[in-house]
Amino acid sequence: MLSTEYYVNCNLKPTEITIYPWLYEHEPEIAKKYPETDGKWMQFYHKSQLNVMWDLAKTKYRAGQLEEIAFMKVSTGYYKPCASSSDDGVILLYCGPSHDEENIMKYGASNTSLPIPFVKNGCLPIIGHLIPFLKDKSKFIFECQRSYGSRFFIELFSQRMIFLLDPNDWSPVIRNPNLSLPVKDFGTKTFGISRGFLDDEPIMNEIHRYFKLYLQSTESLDFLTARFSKCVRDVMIQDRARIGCHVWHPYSLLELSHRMIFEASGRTLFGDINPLLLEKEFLLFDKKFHYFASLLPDFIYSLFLRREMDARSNMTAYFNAHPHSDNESELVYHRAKRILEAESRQPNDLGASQTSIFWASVGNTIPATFWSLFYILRDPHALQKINEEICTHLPPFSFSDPNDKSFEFWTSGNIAKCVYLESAINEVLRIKGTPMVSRKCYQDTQISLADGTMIPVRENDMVSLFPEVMHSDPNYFPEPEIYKFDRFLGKTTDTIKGFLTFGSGKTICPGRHFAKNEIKICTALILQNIDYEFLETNMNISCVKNRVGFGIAPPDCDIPIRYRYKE
Ligand code: HEM
Repeated sequence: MLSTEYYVNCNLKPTEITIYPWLYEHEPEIAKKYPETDGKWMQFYHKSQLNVMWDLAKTKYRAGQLEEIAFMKVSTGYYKPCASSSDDGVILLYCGPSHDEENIMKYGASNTSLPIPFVKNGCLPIIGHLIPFLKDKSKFIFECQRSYGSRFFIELFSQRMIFLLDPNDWSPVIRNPNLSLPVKDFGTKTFGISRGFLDDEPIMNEIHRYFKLYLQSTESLDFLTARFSKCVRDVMIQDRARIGCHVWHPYSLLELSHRMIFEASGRTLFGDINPLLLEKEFLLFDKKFHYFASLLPDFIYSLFLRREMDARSNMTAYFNAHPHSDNESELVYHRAKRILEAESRQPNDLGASQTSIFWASVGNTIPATFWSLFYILRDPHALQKINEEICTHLPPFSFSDPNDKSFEFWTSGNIAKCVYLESAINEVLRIKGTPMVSRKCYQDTQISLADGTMIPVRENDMVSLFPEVMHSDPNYFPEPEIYKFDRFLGKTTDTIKGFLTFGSGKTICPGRHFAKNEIKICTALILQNIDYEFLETNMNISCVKNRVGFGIAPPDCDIPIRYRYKE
C-alpha cells in the first residue's frame, strides 16, 4: 500500500510539499490493531495552521492517543470542493470501515476536534505542560502567543487547557452557561471545604447572593469602607505609640503594606477577632498558595506541603472556634449563620469557608497596595495631584482624640472624588494585574469565536483568558511598560476592552470595589500621616513568577524604606 517510502514517518513539513504526494504517518504496530480501516475522515486546515496541526496529530498518533485511527496522511495539493478555501490543506485520518459513516464521524471528529494549535514546547508524557506552566506562567504564555498566535491549547496531566488571548474572543466564553469558574474545585483543593457541602446548590446560591448584597450595595460598601479607614487609623495609632513620633523607623514596603491591610481588613470583616493570631499561618499558606490553587493531584499536597496544610488547618480551626464575633460584618455574620444551619455541612466547612474569604480579602490587596505605594510614592507629579485631592475630599484623622469621627467622611462617594487616585490605582491594576480567568467546561459545548471559528469544548476542558497579554499590548495601552498614573483619567475600567483584573461575568470579583477602596485608603492615609524615604535606588524588581495567574502577584523582593509619623 505505501510505496512512497520516502514520505512515510518523515520530518518534512506539509507546506514544504506544494504538490502531490502525501506525507504519511504509519506505525505498523498501531495499524495492525485496526485492520478494517478504509474509511476516511477529512479535516481541512488553513495552510498557516497545517504544519502545527500535523505535528500535533503525529505526536498524538505516536503516543497511541488517536483512538481507532490506523494511519493518516496530509497534503497541501489535494483539491476538494468541501475545503473552505483554496489555501486549505487536508489531513486524512483512516478509521473504521468506509460503509460505517457513523463511526468514521465519531472517531474522526473526536480526534481532531480542536481547530487551534496544540503547543509542542515543554510537553512531557503524563504531566503535559505542567513544568513550564507552574514555573513561569507569564513567560510560557507569552512564548506560546509568539509561536502560535492568540489561540492555542496545552495539556496539564490529561486536562486540556484552551487559551484565548484576544479580547474579541472573550465574551462567548464568559456568556457560555456550560463554562464556569471551578469554584468547587478551588473550594475543596485550596481550602479543604467538603465536596458534599459545595454540591448543595441552594446553599451555595444563597451564599453567593450575600457577596452581592453585603460587599457591593452602596450601604454595605460605605459601612465597610468607613470601618476599614477607622481600623487602619487604629493600626497607625498603635504603631505610632510603638515607634514614637518624629523617629525614623527602618522597615520595608511590603511589610508596611501587610501591616496596614492585614489586621485592618481582618477586623473590618470579622469584627473583634485578633487577626494577628493568624498571621504566621496566613504567611506560610499564602507563600505556597499557587500550589493549592493550581488544583494538583491530592498526593502532592500531603507529600510536599505538609506544613502549609497544617497552617491552613489551624486557620480553619480558629474560625470554627469563633463562628461569630462582636462587630462582625454583615457578610461574615450571614455566611456563618447560613453555613451553621446547613444539613450538608461537615464539621470543618464553616472554618474552611471563612478561611477562604479571609484569604480572598487580603491575599491580593496586600500585594496590590505594595505596588500602588511602589509606583505612586516615587512619582512626584502623581504625588502632587493626589495629595491635593486628598486634602480637599478626605479629612485627616486625629491620633489623640478618641471621639474623632472623621472616618465617617471616608465614604466610597468621597473617595471616588479623588479621580487621580482612582486612575493611579487602576494603572497599578493594569500593570500588575495578572489573573488567569479560567472557566471549566461542565458539559460538552462549543464556542463561536469572533471570526466565526467554532471551538468544540469537552467536559472537563478548561478555557482560560490571560489578560496580562492585553494589559501589555501597545494597541490597547500605548507604551504599556510605562506606569502612567493618569492613564485612566475620565475612564471607567468596566468599559475598557482588554482590562480584566477582577475577572468577568457571573463570578466577577464581588470584593473589587471594597478592594480598591482599601488600597486607596492605605495610600491616602500614608500620604497624610507618614514621611517616608526609599533607602535603595536600584528598584529593579518584578513579580514572584509562580504567583502570576491568581490576581496580583507579590514582588520577588522587598524594598527597604524608613518612615516616621508626622506631627
Ligand atoms: C486587588 C484585590 C483583588 C483582586 C485582584 C481580585 C481578583 C479576583 C479574581 C480575578 C476573581 C475571579 C473572577 C472570575 O474568574 O471571573 C476573584 C473572585 C473572588 N474574589 Fe476577588 N480580588 C481582589 C480582592 C477581593 C476582596 C477584597 C474580596 C472580599 C472581601 C474578594 C472576594 C472574592 C470572592 C468571594 C471571589 C469568588 C467569587 C465567586 O465565587 O463568584 N476579592 N477575585
